[in-house]
Amino acid sequence: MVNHDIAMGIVRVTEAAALACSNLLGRGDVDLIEKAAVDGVRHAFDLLPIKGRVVIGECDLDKKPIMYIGEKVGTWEDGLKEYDVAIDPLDGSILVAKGRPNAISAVAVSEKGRIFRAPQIYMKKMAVGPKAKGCIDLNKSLVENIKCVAEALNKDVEEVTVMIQDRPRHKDLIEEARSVGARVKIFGEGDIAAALATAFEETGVDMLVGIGGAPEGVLAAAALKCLGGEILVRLMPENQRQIDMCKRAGLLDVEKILSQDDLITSDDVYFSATAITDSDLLRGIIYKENYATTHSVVMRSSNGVLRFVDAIHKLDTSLIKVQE
Ligand SMILES: O=P(O)(O)OC[C@H]1O[C@](O)(COP(=O)(O)O)[C@@H](O)[C@@H]1O
Repeated sequence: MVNHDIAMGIVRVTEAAALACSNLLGRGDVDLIEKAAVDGVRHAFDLLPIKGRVVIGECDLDKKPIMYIGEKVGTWEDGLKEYDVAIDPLDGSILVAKGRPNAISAVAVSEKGRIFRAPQIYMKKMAVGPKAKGCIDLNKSLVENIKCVAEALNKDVEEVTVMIQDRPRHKDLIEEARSVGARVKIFGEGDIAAALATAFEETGVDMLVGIGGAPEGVLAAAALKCLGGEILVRLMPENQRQIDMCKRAGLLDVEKILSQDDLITSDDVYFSATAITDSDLLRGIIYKENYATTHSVVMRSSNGVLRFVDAIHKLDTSLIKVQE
């Protein structure tokens, strides 16, 4: 398979996940919605000629066998190259259950052994777009970081927009950002979409800060690596079991600050995201008569190509199975 086909192949994967679960928009059943997204992903991966292995997925095999870590995806024909696959079929399942904005499906693919196998624990994150790369520091306060980002972007501090997830654990961060007069966008779920937005000036988003899922952090790292942005993270194990999980993933110093280059150690990574509901960067799925229009972004770090892909899917002939 030629490499540009991987980019188009993974767009089909995120489109399939997004379409499969958006049909259940607002139905309130998170489990059913997640299952639909996973089914969509699996169906599309069955057509992708790679030897893929899930390294970031829904869970470990022993918990719930859906898109489990270690699962083989792709056609696995002889002669194909092996790849690591990081996948979040649906980032923001509650959002889809409630019909709210910011839900996306995201996939990253890189060479075998090059994607950090992040355990399902929390991670402290700070992300910025290309112009502010190099000026953030997880050891500094948020106020100091906002000031540096403002300088890098040639903005006043009051013009910097910071995305922070609406969680009690972020109360101090929100107060800090407000104390210097920065604009704060508080979002409910979906920090991959929030991280992605920092790399596109037209979104008006400059920074993402907070504590979120480690797997989502790895997917955001893949996107920001392609886009020339930066994400700094520190894993936040809460007990010995979680410390051991980090060590098993190869992170011996769990306090270490990691960047997109530690989370994705190859210079060749692909990333695709398809919006289910509207986000800062991408419009959600639009249904009209017997058609659905999806909006995606797909990119590859090594060739620096980014594509926005709008696709119209005729629903009764689509390969995508839509959950009833
Ligand atoms: O909901 P928590 O436990 O605060 O975790 C934060 C994480 O949850 C999300 O908002 C949504 O993740 P799910 O779709 O897996 O529920 C992520 O984007 C974020 O990293």
